[in-house]
This record gives sequence, C-alpha cells and structure tokens, in this order.
Amino acid sequence: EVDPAFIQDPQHRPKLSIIQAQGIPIIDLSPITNHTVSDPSSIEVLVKEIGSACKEWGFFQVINHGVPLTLRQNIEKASRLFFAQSLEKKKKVSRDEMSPSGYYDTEHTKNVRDWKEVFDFQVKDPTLIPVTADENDDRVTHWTNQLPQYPPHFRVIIQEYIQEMEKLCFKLLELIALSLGLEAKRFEEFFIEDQTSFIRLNHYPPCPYPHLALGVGHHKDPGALTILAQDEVAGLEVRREGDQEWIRVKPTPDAYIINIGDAIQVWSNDAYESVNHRVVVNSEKERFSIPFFFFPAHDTEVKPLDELINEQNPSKFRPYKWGKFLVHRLGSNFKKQNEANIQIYHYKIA
Ligand SMILES: O=C(O)CCC(=O)C(=O)O
Ligand SMILES: [Fe+2]
Repeated sequence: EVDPAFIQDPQHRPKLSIIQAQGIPIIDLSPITNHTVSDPSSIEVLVKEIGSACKEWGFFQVINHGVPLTLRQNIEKASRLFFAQSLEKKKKVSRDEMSPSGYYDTEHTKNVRDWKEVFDFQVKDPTLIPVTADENDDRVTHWTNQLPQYPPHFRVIIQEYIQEMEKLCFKLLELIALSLGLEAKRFEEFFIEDQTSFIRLNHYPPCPYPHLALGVGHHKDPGALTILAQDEVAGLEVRREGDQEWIRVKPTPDAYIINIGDAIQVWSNDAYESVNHRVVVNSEKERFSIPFFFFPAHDTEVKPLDELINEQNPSKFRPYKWGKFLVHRLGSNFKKQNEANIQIYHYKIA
C-alpha cells in the first residue's frame, strides 16, 4: 500500500530515465591547498572557474580539497552503523520542535514527505536562535545536540569532520568573495563569532515506488554554502539553467559537491543564484549522503552587499534576519501545512 504522504504531485515526479549530460564542473582546489603550487596566477584562474560555476550552475564539485579521506570514511561508517540500528534505538535521540537536532524520519519538503531518515548535529553547542519567527519578539533560546550511545566515539568523529568542513567553507567563501570583486574575507563577519551551521546524516532506504516519491523534494538550500559528501549510489539531481532539465550528479570518489544557498544569492544581489535540486530514490539500493550546511549567526541581517549595488543595479531584496527566516522555515519541516513555506522571493523587491 502506497502511503499518500510520500506521493509527489504529477509535475514533480521523477522520470527514471537519466539524462547523460555534461555535468556540473569539477574544480581542482590545489592552488589553495597545495602550498608548493600557490602562485598568484593559478589562484586567479581558480577564482574565475568558481565564478563561472556559480553563475552557470550554482553547483560544482571540488577535488584536492584538503579534507583528509580518513575523516570522511570515519563519519560515513558511523552513519551506516547508526542508521542500521532498530527504530526504537534511533528514536531515543529523536528531535522535536523544541530541540530540532537529532534523529527524524518524517521530514517534509514543500509539504510532501521525504523518503529518508536523518540525524542532525549542530556545529555550535549550544546554538543561539530566536524563540519565534515574529520580528517583534527579541527572545533568544538555544538548541543543543543529542548524542546517540552507538556507535562509539560518535562525538569525536563528527567534530573532527565538522572542523574540516568549516575550514573548507571559509576557503570557498574567500574564493567566492574574490569572484564577486569583494575583499577575500568579506563574508567572514557573518560566521566568525557565532553561526547556526549543522551537519546532517541522510539515509535513503530502497523505495518500492521511486517514480512517485522523492528522497528530498525539489528545494533550494537557504544558507550560504552546502558541502555534500554523497556515496557511490547516485540520486542527487540539479536543475539546469536554461532548459530546466534535471541533471543527475555522477558520484566522483572523494570529491565534495558544493552549492551556493539563498544567502549568497541575496548578498550577491542575484549575481549568483541558489539552484533547485532534489534526490531521486531507487528500489534496489539504499543511499547515504552527508551535507554540511554553512549558516550564518542568527542575528545576521541578510541583504545585498553595499559594494554590489548602485544606481544602475539597485538592491533586489529587502533585508531579513537570518535567525527569523530559519525559525520560520523550521516550522514547516515538522508538519504538512496548508501554506507554502517561506522563501527568499518573499523578500524580493518587485
Ligand atoms: O542527499 C543529497 O544528495 C542531497 C540532500 C539535500 O539536498 C539536502 O539535504 O538539502
Ligand atoms: Fe539541499
């Protein structure tokens, strides 16, 4: 029996034939990670590559990124061990509306249930966050992490990996800033003292009706950057500019998939766009992925940067407080709602 909560509207159901196309660009980060190569001209070339990838796709993969492979293998193994436990064990660290980090298997994207189970872990423990999405409510609360008993050393494994993700995010933000003609460290202030970033372990079990359901429904990531580790089972699809086709991202061993989120779109005043993506499931193989969501501090005011607006190119967005946006968004993850959830186009200046 097909559970109707998972069924996508007909226009969102995936075609199971895969489009073989020139995929998202693969970018070699050795000019910034290998100190014997770092001459200024190779960095300039790299900045140009990043700029074009952000403009044309909003997505790219990186190799020679400097993240030790063992740390990735450790977290991938821990993720498999965690999800292989009984539902009862996993539910001991269930997240809820009050403490949204932990285990969850009923997330909704665009009000349809996703065919997946997740475990979320905040980078900052505690993470400061507004109590409500109401702009007039100044109260701040905090989220704390839940730690499963199993597998052993879970905290250390996650924390070692998170440190590397943060380092890579700061490097990528520098390259993105340079590609927009900004000072390299222009974005740092939004993250350096505080942030709301988190890491997610995703498990997509085999699905008996992959033509009707999705692992994650189409969406754009709301923050600054996402660094995704996907395993060898493909499923991530990116909406291509122009013809709007869904393009499958072919797994590249030890590469990371990077995509820019809504906050960069707003900061860049639409120079770069946050791109729609989704996850297709299949009836035979389970799939694991690990996104790291790089999110600014809750009190960050997100608005087009002064350097990027002028009379010819006025600001395209009204400012919004990141934490309020996030809390508003979160409400819609927990239940099917009648209204569509908040998106950055709601802040667009017509
Ligand atoms: O699992 C994936 O490949 C991507 C997941 C994703 O887009 C998300 O969790 O935001
Ligand atoms: Fe995503």
